[in-house]
Amino acid sequence: MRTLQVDLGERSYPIYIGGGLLSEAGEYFERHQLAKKSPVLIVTDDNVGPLYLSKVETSLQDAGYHTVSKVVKAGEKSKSLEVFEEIMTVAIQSGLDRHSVVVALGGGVVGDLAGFVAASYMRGVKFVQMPTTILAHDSSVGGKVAVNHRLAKNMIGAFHQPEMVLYDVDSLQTLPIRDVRSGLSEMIKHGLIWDKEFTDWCREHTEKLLALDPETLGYGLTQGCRVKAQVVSTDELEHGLRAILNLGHTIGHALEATGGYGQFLHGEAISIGMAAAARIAVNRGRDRSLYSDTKELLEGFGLPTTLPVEMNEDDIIAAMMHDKKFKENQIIFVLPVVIGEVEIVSDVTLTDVRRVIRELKEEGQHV
Ligand SMILES: NC(=O)c1ccc[n+]([C@@H]2O[C@H](COP(=O)([O-])OP(=O)(O)OC[C@H]3O[C@@H](n4cnc5c(N)ncnc54)[C@H](O)[C@@H]3O)[C@@H](O)[C@H]2O)c1
Ligand SMILES: O=C(O)C(=O)C[C@@H](O)[C@H](O)[C@H](O)COP(=O)(O)O
Ligand SMILES: [Zn+2]
Repeated sequence: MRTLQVDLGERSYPIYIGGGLLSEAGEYFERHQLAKKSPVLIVTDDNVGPLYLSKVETSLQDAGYHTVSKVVKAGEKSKSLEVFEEIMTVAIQSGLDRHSVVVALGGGVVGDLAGFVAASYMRGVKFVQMPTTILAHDSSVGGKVAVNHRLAKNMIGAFHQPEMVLYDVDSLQTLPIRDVRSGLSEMIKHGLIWDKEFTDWCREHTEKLLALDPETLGYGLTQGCRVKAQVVSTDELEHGLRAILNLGHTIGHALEATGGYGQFLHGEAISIGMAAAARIAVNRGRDRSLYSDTKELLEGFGLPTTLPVEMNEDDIIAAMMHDKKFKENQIIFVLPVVIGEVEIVSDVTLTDVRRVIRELKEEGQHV
């Protein structure tokens, strides 16, 4: 078992990473002195629920906790105000009080959704993250919680840090391969923004990571969480440095919204966005290898790096202009400088973006 710490003064919390942790949920709740008299609400989805909900319920109940659960439909479309309201209804009807804990058992969708419930219910109750996807090594750390609006991703949300992250890596063995690849996209991002050595390690361990080799995966997730924890501990509310975690997200989020939150998985959209960012950097004068190396790395993991030709350029631009990263008529972009280092710029023009959209569509036709 590995433990990392997110250092945020009185809001600091540990990330526990290891096997079998879901069955020990009750002990971890006791260790963190979470209240026993108030109901615990476990939010999960209809893929994760049948696999892992009873494990968590049994462990918490054995430790003397009273649990209620809400199972939402799996997928990004559940990150909506409608589903948020449904969970609120369960919380109120089940008598959750100010000492209650909301548990997110699942991937980033459940984490962001349940986290936003925890941030808002009675103006904020305690929250525990139990991530079950590779991608959630990113989403479960850092306290960004949100639901989507039809027009833009993560538009309605808050910063609400969990009490702890209980990451049972055994649960990852049941992930579908498309979600494995999607999650590894954010792991690669953590290398690309912060650590060339880790990026090289990811490239060298491509096969083992895709095969979910427990040792390799455990190390990769720990390194990814370490980068995330360091960045968040330096800049919790994204006044500066934290924006580097948005590499690939300026275009990526626009692709998710344009695709109706169903065409691309988050990690797939971010993969295309990271390839686009590298291409823009090269178009602005950086070494050509920055783009070719990034593209090769992502494609090695079976991730997309080109755009479907039928995607409408104007729709992508319109979605980008609704994003949080568009302000005062400027688009905020995270661009690579070299592998392992990025810069935050605000002088990428719409012409630059239109050019890269056309280039990535063109590349797609050559595959
Ligand atoms: N808050 C943040 O800092 C942050 C960071 C990155 C991503 N995100 C958000 O995370 C979301 C994507 O997260 P995700 O990729 O985990 O998506 P997800 O939660 O939809 O999970 C992916 C799929 O895997 C299934 N699943 C989950 N765990 C499983 C398991 N152990 N076995 C079998 N199936 C399992 C789910 O039911 C779902 O179908 C996006 O909404 C994104 O915006 C948030
Ligand atoms: O934690 C962060 O900060 C991130 O940017 C991590 C991203 O991977 C994640 O997708 C996040 O939800 C994006 O946040 P947003 O503020 O751009 O919506
Ligand atoms: Zn992301």
